[in-house]
Amino acid sequence: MPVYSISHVENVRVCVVMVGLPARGKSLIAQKIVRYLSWLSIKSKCFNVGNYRREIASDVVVNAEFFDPRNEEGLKTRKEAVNRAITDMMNWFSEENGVVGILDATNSTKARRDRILKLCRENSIEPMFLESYCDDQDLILQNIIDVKTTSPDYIDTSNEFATDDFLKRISYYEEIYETMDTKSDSDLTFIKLVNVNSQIILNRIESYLESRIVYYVMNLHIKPRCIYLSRHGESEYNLTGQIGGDSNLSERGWKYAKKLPELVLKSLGEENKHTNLTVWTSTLKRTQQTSSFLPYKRKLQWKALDELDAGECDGMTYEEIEQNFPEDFKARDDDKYEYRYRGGESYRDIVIRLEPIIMELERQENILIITHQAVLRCLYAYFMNIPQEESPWMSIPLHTLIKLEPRAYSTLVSRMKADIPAVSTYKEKGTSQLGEFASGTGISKSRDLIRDSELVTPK
Ligand SMILES: Nc1ncnc2c1ncn2[C@@H]1O[C@H](COP(=O)(O)OP(=O)(O)OP(=O)(O)O)[C@@H](O)[C@H]1O
Repeated sequence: MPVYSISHVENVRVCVVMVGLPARGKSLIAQKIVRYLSWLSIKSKCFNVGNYRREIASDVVVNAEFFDPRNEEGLKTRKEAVNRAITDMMNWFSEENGVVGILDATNSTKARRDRILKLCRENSIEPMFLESYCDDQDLILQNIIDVKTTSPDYIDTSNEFATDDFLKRISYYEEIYETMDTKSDSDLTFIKLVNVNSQIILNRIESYLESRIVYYVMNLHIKPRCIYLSRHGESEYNLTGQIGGDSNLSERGWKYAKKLPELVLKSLGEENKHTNLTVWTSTLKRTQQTSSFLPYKRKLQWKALDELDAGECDGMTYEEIEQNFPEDFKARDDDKYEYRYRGGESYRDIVIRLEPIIMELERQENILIITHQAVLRCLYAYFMNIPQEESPWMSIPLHTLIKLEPRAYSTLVSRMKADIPAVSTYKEKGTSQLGEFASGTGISKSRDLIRDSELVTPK
């Protein structure tokens, strides 16, 4: 039976038109929406007009004067950049069956927005405007320091020059900027974020897909934080090579549980050692046992964090599955993301049940999640934008703490190994044997994804 995701339920295509002055987080929001929707299998793409402009005018020195509305040469180049971005986006909708296209530009005048509106309507694409309005001067300055001073526009300049020049660029845009409001734009679908999310104005949000985007965007915040991920300690089932079940930790698993508080403290570092983490576990014994020595008061159990349900294969080893259900064994290797165990789940099923977890993670600050291999792969795939065909094959070793630090356009990853031996539960494609080198093929690219992150050695 086909498994449907939102994009198949409705035959809707949405163009999200970003609106806002420079340094208001438009690109960050646009990229996050694309990552979130792609993780949910909704085909999405961002078209950043700044990148087109840099391509067209690669030999032009771009300083604030380039953005003066009276600079005809600058205007011409910027117009061409917008035109190219819009053309590529429209082609992507029609030729590649795109579902959500995001036009990432300032789109600061009503006339510009009307033009895009018309084009969308002519092509049966729903236009949805997403404005980030911000008049908090401290935040704007901080944004400039955080991301604009390192922009490709300011490669050979000092931070002071870049900051002053960018402020001047903003002032040119301010001369022509027309914000959106519920009176003059009453017939448009739009969401307006005021000073991040201290106020949110919604107008004519109609389709399900639009409301999903709105709900996601409403939950975003930009406070610095870190997210820790760990598998449970080695379990008794891990020792026997059985999957699923609700077994206890092995002796080595308990050692990891006892060492985990120390690992977390080391990873937080001296200056953040008093950071209060909230611990999330699944409802299964092995994750709760792993969390039992952590000194944090808030510990929550989530059913959604339970391991992939292997249905009729629960409690079997991979060898037993290969013997008893050879066709299923092969089908799973052929398409691990989509394969659903008899009476159990697929990776896609996990992603669907993890969606509320992702939403809550976006809302929260510092969290430590102790869960299971398949669930961790899906969570990691969301933060690191790992494609579906690779994520189920990632190696996530036992007794290793992973730290994620979301940044403006990326997520920093570091790993800390506990130095407590554990079996490998990794199964390579085409074999029922467990272990990193089971098939003798060496380390595959997808398997390497987490290994590539920085390894921090506990001192
Ligand atoms: N809703 C928001 N309001 C204000 N700032 C935000 C918001 N969301 C994210 N930010 C911050 O904005 C910065 C990222 O700026 P970004 O490059 O995305 O801005 P932009 O509006 O796309 O700028 P430009 O028009 O120059 O491309 C980050 O420092 C981020 O923390």
